[in-house]
Amino acid sequence: QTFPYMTSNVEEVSGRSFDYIVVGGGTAGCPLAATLSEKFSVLLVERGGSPYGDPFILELKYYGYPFLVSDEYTSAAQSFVSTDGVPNFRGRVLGGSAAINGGFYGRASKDFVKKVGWDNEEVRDAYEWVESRIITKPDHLTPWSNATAYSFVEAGILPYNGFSLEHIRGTKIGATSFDNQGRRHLPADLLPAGNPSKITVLLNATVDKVIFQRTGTRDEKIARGIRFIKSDGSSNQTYEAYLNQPDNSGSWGDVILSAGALGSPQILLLSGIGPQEHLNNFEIPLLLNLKGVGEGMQDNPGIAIFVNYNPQNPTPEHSKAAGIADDFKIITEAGIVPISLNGTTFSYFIGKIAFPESVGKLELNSTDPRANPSVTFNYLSTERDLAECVKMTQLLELALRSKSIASFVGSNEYQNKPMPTEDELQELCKTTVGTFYHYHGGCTVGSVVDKNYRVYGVKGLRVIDGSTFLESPGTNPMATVLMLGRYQGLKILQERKDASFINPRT
Ligand SMILES: Cc1cc2nc3c(=O)[nH]c(=O)nc-3n(C[C@H](O)[C@H](O)[C@H](O)COP(=O)(O)OP(=O)(O)OC[C@H]3O[C@@H](n4cnc5c(N)ncnc54)[C@H](O)[C@@H]3O)c2cc1C
Repeated sequence: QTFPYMTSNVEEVSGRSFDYIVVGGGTAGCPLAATLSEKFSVLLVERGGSPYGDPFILELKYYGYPFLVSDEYTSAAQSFVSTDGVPNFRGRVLGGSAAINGGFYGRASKDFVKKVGWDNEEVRDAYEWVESRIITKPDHLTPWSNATAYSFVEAGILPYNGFSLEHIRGTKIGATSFDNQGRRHLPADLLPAGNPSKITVLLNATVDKVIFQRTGTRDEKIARGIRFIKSDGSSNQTYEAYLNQPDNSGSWGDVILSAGALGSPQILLLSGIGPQEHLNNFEIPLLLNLKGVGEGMQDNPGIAIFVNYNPQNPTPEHSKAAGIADDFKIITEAGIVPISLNGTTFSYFIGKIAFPESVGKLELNSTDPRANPSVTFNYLSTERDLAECVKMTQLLELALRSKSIASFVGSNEYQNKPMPTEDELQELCKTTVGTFYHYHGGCTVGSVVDKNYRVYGVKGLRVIDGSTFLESPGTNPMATVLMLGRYQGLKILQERKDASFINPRT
């Protein structure tokens, strides 16, 4: 399979035009660019570098290592701390957050698909397109995955469903982006599935704004291209790339933001699209007063419970088992991660509240597109979220006291410990709440983009990624973000085809 042309030389792309420009070579951006390339030329701009050749990204045995070497400006895992004080990460590499994540893959429920208004069969086809290329069914369970799966069953998360791609009640084994040889498959591995000769991948370039043309008596604002800088911050020089003139149907392509839940709202704000007052504070000229930009930011609160240091098999392990409990409102998983580069690891349980009420917002910290924006999630700020957290922590504490974990740890240490009281669990929730890394929102459907993912009030600009979600789909969102890139890519191709049928200008 041929891979598209990749370059980090901004001069090579500067001044050129493409049918579509996708900003962000991440989980949604890669399948989207691949799909659009079936018919059109595509520029895919990624602020990070190439993942290929990097063992920390590609090899399961180094799972978790990118977090040990993270910083704000250069590493593949970019660290950020929300104003709540919770440390977090986002991907900054071709492949996006799916290049550094836990690899757990599970589809969204039929209810989710219905609620969002997508077509069931097309969704299934798009999932399958992704799965047949980069997703694996685990062919064995390690002692740790076995122990955790059965500990969830012992905690009452029933039935035991074995392997499943679906989001179903009970305990299941999920699919994964790591293959059975321990190699991670990336969203970027999907790029050859389109027409690679029509894709140009520009790496190490950070987009700082969308370029607009204002036309006509109605002052239409139409996206015509992007402006970008070198990601290494070595100069202030800016470069531009543009959308091609209309095809023979008279329709233009789009600039599509797939820069993730932090990146996409940040680029809109830097482009002058967002709440007017906030933009005034940074002296950003207003293009459109769109209040929803940066609103609806959510992170699923995560509580982690330590199991043991240097477990039996101390190599890092992503979660293979998931418990889907309390009428889908609680998800439990488990893993083994390194705590230092010398190979010390620890095992843990982690739970997520699937539908938190608490909601926050994203604002700019500065006009530097390389800097993290300011994000607030307001974890556990409602009584219901706190009550859910207590229930979830109770489940994790039960799993910790299971026979399966006793035999994995080799002692009854936890089984002999009394269960914490509700007050103690509440305190634990308040003092240790962290992230499950499934943050989303900032450009949600209905407030920033319409159901075709077009940004309200302007033309030629869409957002397609996790920033558009009102809730985190399935057990874990990666599957649905990948699917969304394919699904919406096909929709755009179809729209273009319909337009040329209605208005042929040959
Ligand atoms: C540590 C961690 C573990 C996780 N574990 C799992 C898991 O096991 N299973 C699961 O389903 N989900 C998991 N997730 C969540 C999942 O990975 C994300 O929800 C999903 O990858 C988000 O996809 P996205 O396309 O919205 O954004 P991303 O994949 O983050 O893509 C955004 C891309 O845009 C680029 N970008 C941003 N700004 C700019 C700019 N200005 N110019 C150019 N490029 C830009 C970024 O570098 C990035 O490559 C995890 C997430 C993290 C962080």
